[in-house]
Amino acid sequence: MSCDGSVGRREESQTGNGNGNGVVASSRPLYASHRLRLNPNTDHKPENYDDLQLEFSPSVFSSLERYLPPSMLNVSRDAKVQYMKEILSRYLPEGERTRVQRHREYRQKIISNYQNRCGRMWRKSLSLPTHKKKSLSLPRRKPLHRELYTIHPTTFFVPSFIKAISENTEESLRSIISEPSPGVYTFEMLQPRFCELLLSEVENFEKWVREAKFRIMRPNTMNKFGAVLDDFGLETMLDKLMDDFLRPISKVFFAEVGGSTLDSHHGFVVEYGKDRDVDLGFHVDDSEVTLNVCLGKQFSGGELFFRGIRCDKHVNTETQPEEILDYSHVPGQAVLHRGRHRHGARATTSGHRINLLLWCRSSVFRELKKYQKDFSSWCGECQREKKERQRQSVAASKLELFRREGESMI
Ligand SMILES: O=C(O)CCC(=O)C(=O)O
Ligand SMILES: [Fe+2]
Repeated sequence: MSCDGSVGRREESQTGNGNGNGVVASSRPLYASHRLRLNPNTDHKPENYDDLQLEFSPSVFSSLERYLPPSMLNVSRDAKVQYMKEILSRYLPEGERTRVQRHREYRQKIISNYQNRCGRMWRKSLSLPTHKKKSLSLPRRKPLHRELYTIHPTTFFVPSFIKAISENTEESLRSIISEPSPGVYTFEMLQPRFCELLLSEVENFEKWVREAKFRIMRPNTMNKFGAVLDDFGLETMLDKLMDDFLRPISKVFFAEVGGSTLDSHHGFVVEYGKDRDVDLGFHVDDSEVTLNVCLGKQFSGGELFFRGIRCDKHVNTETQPEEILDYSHVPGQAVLHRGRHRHGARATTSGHRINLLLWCRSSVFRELKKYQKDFSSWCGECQREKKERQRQSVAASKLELFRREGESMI
């Protein structure tokens, strides 16, 4: 795969077109003047909203209720919901709300038929009403390995990884991590048994997809194969993986792109081989930090190539020789890099390669980024431009100095 062309942006697949088609445009907010209290009323006991089908999680409404102005605390639950909905709608455009709602329904369909014991908890986090009946028209299948749905460090991770994370010092982390090229970190992470279990769970899920003739959403706009792990019950486990195991590392190595404030993720597997996707074009991820771990099985080819870190403005600029890295995947070995580190995967020429990807995001970083123009703390090209400006200014000062010295000699 050549990487001379322009860099793609690898984005999460989305349900619907997100433009609100088919939805009647809402009238002007009735409550445009609605206000909340600055501090919550901690003595107030909020209502329970679990039985309502809402665009935000019921727990958001319960928490927000404490911020309602005193006059709203004793009105009916419906009136409170309406008031809070109006406030929340200012933060999520119509199209985006429709998309979120569709995705919620999509997951609900999967959960109802590919059941797991996290079902109830999951349903709650999706804010789905408990009375929603399971669909009877699709064949059912149970998860094979329930032990995958909650983190068990000793079953999941190799001892060196657990030790480094529990010591949680820069020194302990550095002792297990290699940096083959600036910004690309590799380390031994997953137990072979865990890789086997996850592969067989994915296979089991895909079998259900085929039996049910269910049209699943692929992980990305650039994949025809692979599956989103968050969609079939692994979201809570992957959240914990990010919180307890990846954030401590990212805090040290990716601080300037929000490494210490990672707060959401997109978790999926990609599959390559003759009858799967073959390679993956040059792109950047929709993440601040990406974890990429090969799960197996037997394959040749499929190397990951890296070509330097870039901000939006510089994403298509030239690669410098020192930014070139080709990395060969090894099952169980993790690669951790910034989402903005340009990369792609070469053709898997034989066998079957499956990788686990976790795109970790920081809402704080994304918010702050809106107000910045200079990304020289992490963008290779911003850095080069900054150095060039400094070089030119030193050269100009020197020239001025020589000129003055020359004048004083005359
Ligand atoms: O196939 C690989 O290892 C690369 C996958 C990747 O970069 C991605 O899914 O964003
Ligand atoms: Fe990627």
